[in-house]
Amino acid sequence: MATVRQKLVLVGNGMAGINTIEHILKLAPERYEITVFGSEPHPNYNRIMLSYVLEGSKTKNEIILNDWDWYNANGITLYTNTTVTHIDTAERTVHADNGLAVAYDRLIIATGSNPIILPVPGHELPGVAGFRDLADCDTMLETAQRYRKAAVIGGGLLGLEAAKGLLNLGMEVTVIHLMADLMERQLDPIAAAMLKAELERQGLAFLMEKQTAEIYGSERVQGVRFKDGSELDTDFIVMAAGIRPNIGLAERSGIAVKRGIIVDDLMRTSAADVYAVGECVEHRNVCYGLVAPLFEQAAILAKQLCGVETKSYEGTSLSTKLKISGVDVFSTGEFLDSPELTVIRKQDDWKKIYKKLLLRGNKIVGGVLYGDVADSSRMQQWVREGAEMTEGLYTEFMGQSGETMSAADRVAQMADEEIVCGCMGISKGSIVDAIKQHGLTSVDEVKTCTGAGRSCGGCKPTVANILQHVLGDQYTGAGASKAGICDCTALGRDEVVNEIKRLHLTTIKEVMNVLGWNNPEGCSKCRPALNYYLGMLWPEEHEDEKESRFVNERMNANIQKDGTYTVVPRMYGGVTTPQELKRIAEVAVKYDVKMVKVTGGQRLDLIGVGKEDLPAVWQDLDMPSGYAYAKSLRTVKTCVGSQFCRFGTQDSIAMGIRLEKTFERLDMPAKLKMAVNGCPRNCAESCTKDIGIVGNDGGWELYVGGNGGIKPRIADLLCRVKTDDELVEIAGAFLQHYRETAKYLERTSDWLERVGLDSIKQQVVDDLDNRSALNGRIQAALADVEEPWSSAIAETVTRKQLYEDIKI
Ligand SMILES: Cc1cc2nc3c(=O)[nH]c(=O)nc-3n(C[C@H](O)[C@H](O)[C@H](O)COP(=O)(O)OP(=O)(O)OC[C@H]3O[C@@H](n4cnc5c(N)ncnc54)[C@H](O)[C@@H]3O)c2cc1C
Ligand SMILES: NC(=O)c1ccc[n+]([C@@H]2O[C@H](COP(=O)([O-])OP(=O)(O)OC[C@H]3O[C@@H](n4cnc5c(N)ncnc54)[C@H](OP(=O)(O)O)[C@@H]3O)[C@@H](O)[C@H]2O)c1
Ligand code: SF4
Ligand code: FES
Repeated sequence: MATVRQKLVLVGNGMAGINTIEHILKLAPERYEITVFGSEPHPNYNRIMLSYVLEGSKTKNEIILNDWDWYNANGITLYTNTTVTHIDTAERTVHADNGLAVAYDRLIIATGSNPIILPVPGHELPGVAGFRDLADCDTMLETAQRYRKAAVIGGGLLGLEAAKGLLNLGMEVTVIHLMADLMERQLDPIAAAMLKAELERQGLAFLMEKQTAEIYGSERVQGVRFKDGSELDTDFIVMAAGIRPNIGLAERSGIAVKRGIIVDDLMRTSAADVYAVGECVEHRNVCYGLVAPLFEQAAILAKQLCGVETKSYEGTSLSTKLKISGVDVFSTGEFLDSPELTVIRKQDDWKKIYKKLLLRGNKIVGGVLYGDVADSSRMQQWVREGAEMTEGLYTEFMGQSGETMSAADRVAQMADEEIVCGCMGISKGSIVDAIKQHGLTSVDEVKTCTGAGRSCGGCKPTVANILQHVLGDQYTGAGASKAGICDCTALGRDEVVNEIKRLHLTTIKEVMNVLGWNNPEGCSKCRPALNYYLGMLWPEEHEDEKESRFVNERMNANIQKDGTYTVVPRMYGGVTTPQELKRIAEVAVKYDVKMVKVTGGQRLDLIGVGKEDLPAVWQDLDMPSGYAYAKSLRTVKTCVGSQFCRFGTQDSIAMGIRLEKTFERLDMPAKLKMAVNGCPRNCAESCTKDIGIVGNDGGWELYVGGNGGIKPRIADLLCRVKTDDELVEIAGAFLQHYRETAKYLERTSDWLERVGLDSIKQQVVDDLDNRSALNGRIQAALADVEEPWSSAIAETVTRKQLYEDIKI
């Protein structure tokens, strides 16, 4: 006979409540009939990631933790948009705002917190918002489209993340803070000042030590007036001045509360069979506002509800990381100097690195890191264990350890019990065991299996380093080859590109900082690769970092073994004119070039030009760059075609010129060559080109992935098309798909072998929506390219620095 399930009701469909249910489903899936109430209209989502939704690096769908199917699959009855208004603890029933009444045997209250809205005059005006849920996020996204100026009240974690998000959305943002230092609850004045300077550099403005007296405006917010009489004009205000546990329901229902709902060490409230978990609780006089303690509470509560023996909850020592790209700040335990504490400090204002440890007696009780947070998990561990300072630990912290030790060495040295994922409380040992036991090979697999990385995502670089440490050469990073990235990181190409997208990283420095590069300067392998990936992902925003390009690309010419350069002007489709030829000849004579050579791609190459002459040569030639030095479209070779050839069925010259003019100047993962032939006799040798085109009676054939280099490869037929426009459209989609998915320096021939011709066909030929989206993206990127020779001529500083070796 089937046992009758007990009724478990959860009020609050948020992170702590649902985490408790997830544990229960693992421990005793048959034990409860579960009902969940949530005021919001969504299934359970990752509130932490709201900061990323705001800054645009995550969509709303991407932050859903458990979708509607999850509730169905686990037999959970979910009432969204439904607020529980009263708990009848005598009748053991909850009552909701829509009249629904549901009985319980056990009840969990997980109602979270509410943002503190300062009760100053004007706080109810339209244009004042909190930042707590998806609805707030929508308000902020809409506001940014219509208004220009924003003010954020509160310079804590939430305020700074909100401010950076609004800045990314194009608003002018001022952070108003009550105190003299930002994040004064987590940072000491030195770290706070470094943080402020970096955020100012990123574009935020600050008003410190300002107390809001009034918000003014007639129809909606127009500005803020401060106690000192000064004012700030603004169109929008976000209140991020702290949170207050959401205790109204418990209080109304006669359950004991102070600041939060009072719970004991087993998360029991004052009412029988009623438990509370998350931000709404007060445990040993402490209310928490970060997920790590809430998940710890959830695990203990779940065990207790499933009759599994559990330790009691004794409180959590907190540590924090700010989720703003390009800013690495970490703080754990105590963080302010005081006479009874011993301070160990290291400050480097040039590299912008700050490290501090605090000792009470000889015991480590807290610390702060800025700029390099590689030591964060060790520091957290020392504080959690109350470790005694020793000569060894001192050298580890102050010596070369954190900065110069490779990532692999660092994870190798981590103790098994050291916590890697602070949010979910997962140690290095459990990740290593999971990798070995379940044969895990990627960060995502580790996340699914252990939960590490599921919350803020900040531990992913360390998880990748552990995978590298355990698997050695077998670790390739997200299933894709690591080529294109180097020993500076254990992350693979796909992981790096995904994180750049997810976190909206826009500079090489940011990528290295945020993704925990073990060499903070990077190397000659990763810098050009990152410069390419950033430019490919953010064509409008990314500022090309010339110093990260290979020398030929930096100089816009190919260096030769004698130190001189070659100059190859653009000749679209290999066609030139007598006037151009005359100019080329005159330049060759004037600058005494060593040789004029016809290249394999039908261009003219002036070999042996001195570095200092390059700008003048380009100026005299008055022709665009032929990009013979670049990871970009080099040449489109053409045959004579139907304009003149007896056999020609298609105008290969016109098509070659059109393709070259359409796709020139765009950065590619590697050099790229094309050819166009007027008939299958193939005089321009399409079969060894990245894109080779062959005319036939009914239209064109498009071949891809050919190569005539060290590893020759004959191109594959991608498709046949009837019109010129369709040919250009498919070529564009192909190029963009290659740009987005290839590893840096991977030629189309290798890329095609890796991803497969069928998959490429599907993406760029068959799926018409995708084809058009790819074309949209390549057009957007093409709109941003510029002619490099004329830019170099026009920019006096570049010209002097690069070509005349004059320091400016
Ligand atoms: C933008 C942002 C960024 C953050 N970033 C981080 C971070 O990087 N790291 C970190 O550790 N923490 C972060 N936090 C804090 C973290 O999100 C919270 O600590 C966590 O979500 C709290 O979980 P909870 O379940 O207690 O509350 P919540 O997740 O708020 O869930 C409570 C739910 O209960 C619902 N509810 C309330 N009353 C009722 C009722 N009477 N009936 C029905 N439903 C009700 C609410 O609508 C809400 O959906 C961030 C918070 C925000 C807002
Ligand atoms: N990365 C993360 O971990 C992260 C990110 C976002 C949110 N969160 C969590 O979400 C919760 C809410 O964050 P929060 O930043 O709002 O809380 P918070 O950490 O309490 O910070 C609020 C800040 O606003 C200041 N403030 C208060 N009144 C003000 C006023 N009138 N004018 C100007 N400033 C004022 C506070 O100063 P006083 O100290 O003087 O009160 C405090 O520094 C917290 O629990 C936080 O931990 C975490
Ligand atoms: S490929 Fe055909 S059209 Fe082109 S030159 Fe050769 S024979 Fe003529
Ligand atoms: S540290 Fe936040 S998810 Fe791991």
